[in-house]
Amino acid sequence: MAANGNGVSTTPKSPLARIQTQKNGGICHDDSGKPVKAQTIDELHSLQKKRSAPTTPLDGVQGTFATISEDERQRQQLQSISASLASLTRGTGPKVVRGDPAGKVQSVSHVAHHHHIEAPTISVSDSSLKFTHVLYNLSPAELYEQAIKYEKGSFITSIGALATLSGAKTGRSPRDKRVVIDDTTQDELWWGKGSPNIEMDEHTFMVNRERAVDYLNSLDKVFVNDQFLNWDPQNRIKVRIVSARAYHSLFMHNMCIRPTPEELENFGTPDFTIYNAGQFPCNRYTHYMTSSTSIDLNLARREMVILGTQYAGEMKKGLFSVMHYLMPMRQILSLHSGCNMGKDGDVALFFGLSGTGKTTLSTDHNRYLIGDDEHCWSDNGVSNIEGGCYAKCIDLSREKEPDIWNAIKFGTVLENVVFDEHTREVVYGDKSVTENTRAAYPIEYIPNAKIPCVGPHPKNVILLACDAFGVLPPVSKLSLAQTMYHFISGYTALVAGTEDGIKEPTATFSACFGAAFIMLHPTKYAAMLAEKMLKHGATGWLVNTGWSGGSYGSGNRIKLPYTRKIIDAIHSGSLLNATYHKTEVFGLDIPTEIEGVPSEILHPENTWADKKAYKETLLKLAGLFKKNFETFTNYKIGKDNKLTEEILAAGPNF
Ligand SMILES: Nc1ncnc2c1ncn2[C@@H]1O[C@H](COP(=O)(O)OP(=O)(O)OP(=O)(O)O)[C@@H](O)[C@H]1O
Ligand SMILES: O=C([O-])CC(=O)C(=O)O
Ligand SMILES: [Ca+2]
Ligand SMILES: [Mn+2]
Repeated sequence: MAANGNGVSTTPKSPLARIQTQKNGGICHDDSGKPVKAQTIDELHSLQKKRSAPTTPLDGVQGTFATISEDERQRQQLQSISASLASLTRGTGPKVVRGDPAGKVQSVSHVAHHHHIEAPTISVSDSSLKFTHVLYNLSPAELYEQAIKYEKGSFITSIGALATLSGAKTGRSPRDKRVVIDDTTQDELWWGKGSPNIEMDEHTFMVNRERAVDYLNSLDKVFVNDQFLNWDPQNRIKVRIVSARAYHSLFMHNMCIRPTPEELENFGTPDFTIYNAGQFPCNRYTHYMTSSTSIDLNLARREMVILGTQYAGEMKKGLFSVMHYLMPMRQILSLHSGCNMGKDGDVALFFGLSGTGKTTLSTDHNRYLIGDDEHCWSDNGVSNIEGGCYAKCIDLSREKEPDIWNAIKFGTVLENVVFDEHTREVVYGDKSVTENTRAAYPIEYIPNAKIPCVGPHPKNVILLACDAFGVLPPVSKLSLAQTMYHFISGYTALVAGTEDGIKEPTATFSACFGAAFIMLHPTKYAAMLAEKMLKHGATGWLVNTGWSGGSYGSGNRIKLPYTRKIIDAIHSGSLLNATYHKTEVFGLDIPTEIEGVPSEILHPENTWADKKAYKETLLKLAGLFKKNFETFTNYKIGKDNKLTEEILAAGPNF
C-alpha cells in the first residue's frame, strides 16, 4: 500500500490481487519457525557455535580415534605444550589454558579453565602465577578474527585474503642465522668460508631460548601449531610452532602440512619446535649477537629460536634447513626446487634462487603441481616438504599468472602488499612497503595440485637463472657434468635497486641454488643429485628467465609466455630431439628452434645490437663463474673421480 505525504494509508485505485494466506485461515505470521531456545543473549550466542574438530582436514584419511577420553587427551596436549614452554632454569612449565583470554574463543573450546597443569609449587616469579592461554591449531577464520582484533596492519582485502605487515624486516636475515656447534655438528656440518652456518655455542642458545620462552610466557596468549613436514609418509616430521602473532600461525597453517583431526589426536611429542618471539629483540650484549635479530638452530635439542624479526619466511626456511640435515642422513636429497608432473606422470624439478621462477613456472595450468619450493628426492621418488606455496606477488597479473591470482582469496596471507584504503583492492604494482611482497596459500588453492604431493622420479631437471647480464641463452641442454657444475655454482644475477635509474647487475652464486639453507658441504648434495639423475636417466637444462637483447638497462626480461613455451618443449620431450649447436665460452648446447619462440632470441648474440659489448659481458660473467668455482676445485664429488674431473671441466672455457 502506498502512503501519502502525511503518512496516512490510502487505498490504491486498482488494488493488487489479494494475498493468499494459509488454508486453515489462521493469522498471517511473517515467520512460521519455532522461537529460539535461549533465555539470554549469551545463550543465544552460544547456540551459534557448534563444537568441531579444531583443525582443517586435508583429506578424509581413515583412522581410529584414540581410546582415551576427550578430557584426558586435552590434558595431555596441554601438558605437552606446557613442557614446550618450560623455563629450563626454573624447571617448570607455565600454567597453560586453552582458548582466548578475551573469553569468546574459550567459551567454545573444549577445556575449562581448571585444566591447567603442573602448577608450580613455589612461586618464584609473577609469570608463574599467571596463565598462558594457548590458541591451538586455530582455523583460518579464527586466526583472521585474532589478527584483525589484535594486530595492527591486518586487514581483509576485497578478495578475502588477509593483508598483514611483517614489521621492519621484509625479507630473511641470513647473516643473523646461527647454528649450535657441538661435538657432533662440528664434524657433520659445513662450517667456515661460504657456509651459511654461523656458529654459536650451546650456552648462548639457551640464553636466547630463555629470552624467547620468557617473552612468550609473559603474553596473555600464544599460538601453537602442530603440523607436519614432508608428504612422504615414511619420512614425515612432526613440527610445533609456538608464536605470538595470528599472522605467523596462519602463515604456518598454510605452509606446513595440515593434520587431519585424527592425526592431531595422535600427534604426541613434536620432532622439532620453533619458538618465534620475533617481536622481541635479542640482547646485543649476548655473546655472538651482532644485531638485534637472531635466528638460532639447535639440532641436538631439535629447536629453533627466533628473536628480532617477524618476517614469516624465516620459519619456513628455518625448517627447510633442518630438513637439509635430517634427510641426507637418511640418504634422501633435499632440494630448493619447484616440482610438477604432466598427465603422463613425467616429473620436472625447477631449481633456482629467489625470484628466478620456481613458483611461477611450476604453477602450470596444464600440469599437476607437486610443490613450488622445497622437495625431497628419495628412492621412492619426489615428495613436497610443505603444504602450501609462497609466491612473489609484485606486479602479479591475472593474465600472466591466473592460477596464482585465483589462489589469493579467503585464507591466503598477503604480506606487505599495498591496497586501496576504501575498496581494499590490492595494488600489486606498489612497492611502497617492499618489493618482496608475498602470498602464502595452501597448495590445494591451486586447482591442479597433486594431493598427496608426491610423484615418481624426475625426468627433467631445470636449472633457472635470472641472468640480468643477458648473455646466457634462454635455454640450453646440459650434460650431467654441466648440470652438476651449474648446480654447484647456483648462479643468478639480480639488479640491486630499481629506484635511481640504471644499476649494474650483480652476480650471486649460491651453492645448490640454496646455500642459505644447506647444512652439509655442497658437494654432498651434488653427489646425491648426480647419482639420482644418472640412475633415473634425468636430463638437465639451463633456462635463463632474465634478460635478452642486452643487460639490465638496455635489454628486456625474456617474456614469460616465451619461457613457458620453452618449458613446454622440455616437458613434451620435443626439445630433446631438436638440432643443437654449441656456444663459445660456456660451451652450452642451444636449440635452433622451438615452437612458439622466435628463433633469433635462442642465441643471445643475435639479440644484442652491440656485438662487442656482448662478448665483453659474456667474458665478464664467465670470469665470475670461474672465480666462484675456485673454492670447489679441491673437493671430490661422490665416489666417481672421472665425474669430478668432468665437472671441473664443464665450466666456461676461455
Ligand atoms: N620469463 C620469466 N620467467 C619466470 N618468471 C618471470 C619471467 N618474467 C618475469 N617473471 C617474474 O619473476 C618472478 C619470479 O618469481 P617466483 O616467485 O617464481 O620466484 P621463486 O623462484 O619461486 O623464488 P622464491 O624461492 O623466493 O620463492 C615472478 O614475479 C614472475 O612474474
Ligand atoms: O624464504 C623466503 O623468504 C622466500 C624464498 O622462498 C626464498 O628466498 O627462497
Ligand atoms: Ca617461490
Ligand atoms: Mn624459496
